[in-house]
Amino acid sequence: MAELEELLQVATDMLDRAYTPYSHFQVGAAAVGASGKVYGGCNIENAAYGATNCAERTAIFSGIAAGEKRFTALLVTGNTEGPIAPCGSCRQVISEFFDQDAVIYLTNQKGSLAETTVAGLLPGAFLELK
Ligand SMILES: O=c1ccn([C@H]2C[C@H](O)[C@@H](CO)O2)c(=O)[nH]1
Ligand SMILES: [Zn+2]
Repeated sequence: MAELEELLQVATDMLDRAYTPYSHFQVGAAAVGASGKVYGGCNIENAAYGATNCAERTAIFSGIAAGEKRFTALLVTGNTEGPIAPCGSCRQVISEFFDQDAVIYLTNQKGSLAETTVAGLLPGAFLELK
């Protein structure tokens, strides 16, 4: 539970850092590295929309750049009605760096919480190295 509250705080703090001049839809994420360190991420948009980086991938890539190899948990939040749902690209990237049974918390800013796993997000993921 302590982990959940800390991750929600980190991800919520990230909402203000989101760069969203196109969608005005802010997303925050917090990924726990195998070292135990927590990495925050926000979505970062681009005039070429396809170059946008989602909050989940920003958090994971920040951890990788800091030296993490694997992650144990991820929380995502946004101003959605219900728990936010990661896009397909993020589901694939999450599958690459988390164990299949790692916990994923999908939340919003109104207290919604859905708990799932990596396998729950993307059953049958393509993983060339596994
Ligand atoms: O789980 C999600 C869903 C969407 N977005 C971003 C991408 C884009 O900047 C904006 C609208 O899709 O929200 C995320 O960062 N994570
Ligand atoms: Zn995404």
